[in-house]
Amino acid sequence: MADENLLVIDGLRDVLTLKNGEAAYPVDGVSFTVPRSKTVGLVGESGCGKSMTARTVMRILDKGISVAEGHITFDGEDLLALPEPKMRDIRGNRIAMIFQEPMTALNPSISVGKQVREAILLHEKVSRAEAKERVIQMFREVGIPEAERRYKSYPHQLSGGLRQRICIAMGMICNPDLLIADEPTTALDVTVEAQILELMKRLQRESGMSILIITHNLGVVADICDEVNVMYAGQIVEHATKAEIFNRPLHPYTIGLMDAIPRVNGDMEHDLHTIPGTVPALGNFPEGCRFCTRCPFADERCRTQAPALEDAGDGHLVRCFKPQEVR
Ligand SMILES: Nc1ncnc2c1ncn2[C@@H]1O[C@H](COP(=O)(O)OP(=O)(O)OP(=O)(O)O)[C@@H](O)[C@H]1O
Repeated sequence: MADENLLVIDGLRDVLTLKNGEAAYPVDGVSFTVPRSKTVGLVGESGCGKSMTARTVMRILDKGISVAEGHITFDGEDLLALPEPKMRDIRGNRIAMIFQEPMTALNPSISVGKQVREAILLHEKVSRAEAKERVIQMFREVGIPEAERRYKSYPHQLSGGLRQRICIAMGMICNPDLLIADEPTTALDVTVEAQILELMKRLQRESGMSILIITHNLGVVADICDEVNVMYAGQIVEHATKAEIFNRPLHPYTIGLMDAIPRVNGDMEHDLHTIPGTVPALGNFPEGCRFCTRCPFADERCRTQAPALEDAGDGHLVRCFKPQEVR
């Protein structure tokens, strides 16, 4: 029987060299799984290592960054050991990635239809006419009005919402097993965001794909995720099902992120709490718990010893000496 997990990330550690010559680990011992046909969230503020984790799965790390330790298994295959030509087959074909700002993912000088058509021609032996037909069909499926006319449009002629739909069409055109969506709705207004999330859910229902969604927005998590991993300063600090995370958040960082959700019926200005301080810079992580400098509950032990990620019951994992029970 096939493994229930499509993607398994195990003890992943990425290394780069800082200007002062010291090694730093923006992704530092990260483990989590993405089950088949499920949506998993990777959540945290900017700079926690979420994007780098995703780029490691795609094997598109910037020059100077490499994998120091760990394994990534995709559908039973050791991704990090695959020769680059095999990885190229998987990228875009079995694993697709969509990005926060679609403008940077699209080529400004080629019509959007042709760009998506190229994604088919790269992986499949079909005629151009047939590929074009499929692109137009996919444009319709992702809700692009006047799909035939839009085929000839250039990225700058489209709204942000339409551009993101083009990117989703490009991601979906080869029917991937795993879609990695890195802040796919951050640049969009809330109405368009809701439409895009609805679209991803529908495509998942129809195709059975798994989704790994990266976001700093717990509203997005509430909408779309089955499971959640909260990341802070290169490490997973909490993991649970969506229901568990929202009903029983344990890590003070997760609780802080929840307090930062604006209340729909409240006064935005007053209800928008934020966690004091910022994510520590690479190479500047505090000793002990990495969150201790911002944590209202930190004591001497938190400042000197590093907590491990431990099971608080039923697979709800938390990296904290003083997990909180908030009601
Ligand atoms: N090419 C690079 N060279 C050096 N440091 C980098 C590079 N790319 C990212 N970093 C650093 O690695 C850390 C993790 O970055 P990453 O982009 O993965 O965070 P993130 O949580 O995904 O944030 P964002 O949502 O802004 O993308 C940050 O401290 C960042 O400054």
